[in-house]
Amino acid sequence: MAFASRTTAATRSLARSFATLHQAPRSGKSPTAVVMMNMGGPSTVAETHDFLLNLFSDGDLLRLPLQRFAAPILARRRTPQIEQQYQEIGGGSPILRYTQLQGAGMTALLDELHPETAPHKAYVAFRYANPLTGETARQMKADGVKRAIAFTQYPQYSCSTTGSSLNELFRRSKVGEFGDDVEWSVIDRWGTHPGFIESVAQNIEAALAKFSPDTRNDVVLLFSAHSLPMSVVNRGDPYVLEVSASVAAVMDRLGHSNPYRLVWQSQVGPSAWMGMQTGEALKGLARLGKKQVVLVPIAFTSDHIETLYELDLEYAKEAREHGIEVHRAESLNESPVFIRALADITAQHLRDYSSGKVGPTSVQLGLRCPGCTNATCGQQKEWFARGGR
Ligand SMILES: C=CC1=C(C)c2cc3[nH]c(cc4nc(cc5[nH]c(cc1n2)c(C)c5CCC(=O)O)C(CCC(=O)O)=C4C)c(C)c3C=C
Ligand SMILES: [Fe+2]
Ligand SMILES: [Fe+2]
Repeated sequence: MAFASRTTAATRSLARSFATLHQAPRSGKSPTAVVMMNMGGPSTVAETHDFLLNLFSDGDLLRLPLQRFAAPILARRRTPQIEQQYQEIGGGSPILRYTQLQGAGMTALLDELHPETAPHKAYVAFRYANPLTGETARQMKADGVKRAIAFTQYPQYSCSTTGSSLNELFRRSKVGEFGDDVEWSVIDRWGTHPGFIESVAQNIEAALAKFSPDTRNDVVLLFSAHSLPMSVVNRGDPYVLEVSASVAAVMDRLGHSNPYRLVWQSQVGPSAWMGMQTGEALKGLARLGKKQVVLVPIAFTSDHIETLYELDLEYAKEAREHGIEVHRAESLNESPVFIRALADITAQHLRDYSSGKVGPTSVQLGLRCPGCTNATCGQQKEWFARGGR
């Protein structure tokens, strides 16, 4: 996938402003940090093994018997296949580049939308790839950050994604890695924010425009999200509900112009995961004579192997072999509508927080999953609810 060749002049100018933002804070005032939390991905093929090792070692994502020993074995076993996939999508994951770009655009807008807390500075904190949370903490400490917003880049909340990132931030803060006395607040979910919904809807409309006008309204919109093990769903994780809410909001925005389904992709391992699986759904639609489909990634905001490899190279190819005309809605990547949404979400949070309308965390973040037995989740929620003090 020619990711690099799609870089536009706008991208380059945003990347330049990101570089500027990563220099010393302006006017000696310590910046308001907007910490963009996500899982990350290997920027180069060579980083794949470490990415997988970090992922399989994460007890907040998955619990393995003898995890310290099992994780290196699983990572080593899975590395060649995943390396091959990153090779085929252009030599690595574009997530860091897109996150930096989105962060630069967001903070530039934020300085105008909420000058009271300017300058704002975007920091990237990835859970499994560089820059890891520890490195981000060192940078924030060096910049003298005293006010920080932990802003999840997963639109919908899951304990295995945003929950894991918050637990990691909490652990590192507790041992002083971010410095003393940082005041934290959290943006933990935004899956129905109108700006996010609008940006997804616009990309769907662009994909629909590729079909003949005569049959355009018959095209099936197949929303696809990373699946979740049923063990996680069954302990009360809110992700499935929140992804469904995003899909409902997008369909409302589109005026229910097309039939649609929400399906689930990328399950790993032998246990039961949330279904129906995306690949099976495509085959089923072909069997039913539904030969026009738009695939819509709904739970991740930039390209990654799930879109560039699994959807584009595996499923779309297979679907075409079944006679389906399939187009994928672009990931949000450089979407100016989406970048504006990120800025609006943060500005609203800062306004509501400084006026006392909301506390450091949302009401919803305070509730643990009814089946949660991970003690860190409870401690983390209490700590963030006190503003990280
Ligand atoms: C919101 C999205 C995601 C959820 C929820 C999620 C849960 C989850 N994932 C695993 C295991 C793996 N995930 C892997 C890669 C991966 N996961 C997501 C997103 C979610 N995961 C993305 C976007 C990616 C790809 C990153 C990229 O750069 O492209 C992998 C590694 C790849 C592989 O080996 O197939 C694993 C393993 C679990 C167990 C889980 C819920 C508990
Ligand atoms: Fe995953
Ligand atoms: Fe939990």
